[in-house]
Amino acid sequence: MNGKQAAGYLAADWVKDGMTVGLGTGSTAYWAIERLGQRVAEGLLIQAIATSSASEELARKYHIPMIEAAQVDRLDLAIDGADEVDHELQLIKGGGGALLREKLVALQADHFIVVADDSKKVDQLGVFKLPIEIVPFSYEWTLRKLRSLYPADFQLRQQDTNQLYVTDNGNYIVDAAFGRIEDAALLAQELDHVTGVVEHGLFIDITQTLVLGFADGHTEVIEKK
Ligand SMILES: O=C[C@H](O)[C@H](O)[C@H](O)COP(=O)(O)O
Repeated sequence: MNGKQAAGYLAADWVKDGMTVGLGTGSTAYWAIERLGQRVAEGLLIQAIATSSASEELARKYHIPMIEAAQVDRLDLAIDGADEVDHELQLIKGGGGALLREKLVALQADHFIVVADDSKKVDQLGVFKLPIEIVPFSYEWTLRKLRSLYPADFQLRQQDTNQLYVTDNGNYIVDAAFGRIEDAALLAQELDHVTGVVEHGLFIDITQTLVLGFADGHTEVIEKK
């Protein structure tokens, strides 16, 4: 068992009968979904909402009962991966392009658990390029605005050499190389106010629990102070 699997499997233990669960996206959330699928096969009664079409497909493969967002007001729990996590459990997410639905789901959950292997733990956020989801209309203006605001390198994410990457919501992603982000909360607030930006991958004060997995299969659980 590697670190991602160990973290994903352990986080699935938080899920109890009757819960509505948010299912994250990526190679670590994958393991949580697989483990939940096993538990559903053993009789666990839950319903779930997925943060991407990929996770929805995976959950359906495991016969996890899926519902639409409109069917519930709150989620009991959401489990998702991260691209970086710092000591205060602030995150960069969106490497897989699912940040908008992931943030919507995380904010609606009573308990948000992040699963990651130990390579994701950092002293300061920003080495991983920050994904920023922008609307396709006038995207060049939004890109120019971002470049005028910050001395970082902003690159439109490509699907392949001829095609821009398009999210599940029909938007584009800009990956921003900030290097080290001195004040992630401030940057998040600023980006919230850039017209054309739909959402960004800074998850500030959302995480309650971090489940870290290590290469030898052991795990560490860190609760938000
Ligand atoms: O958009 C993708 C998500 O934010 C993922 O949770 C994140 O990229 C981490 O993915 P992984 O567990 O594959 O490293």
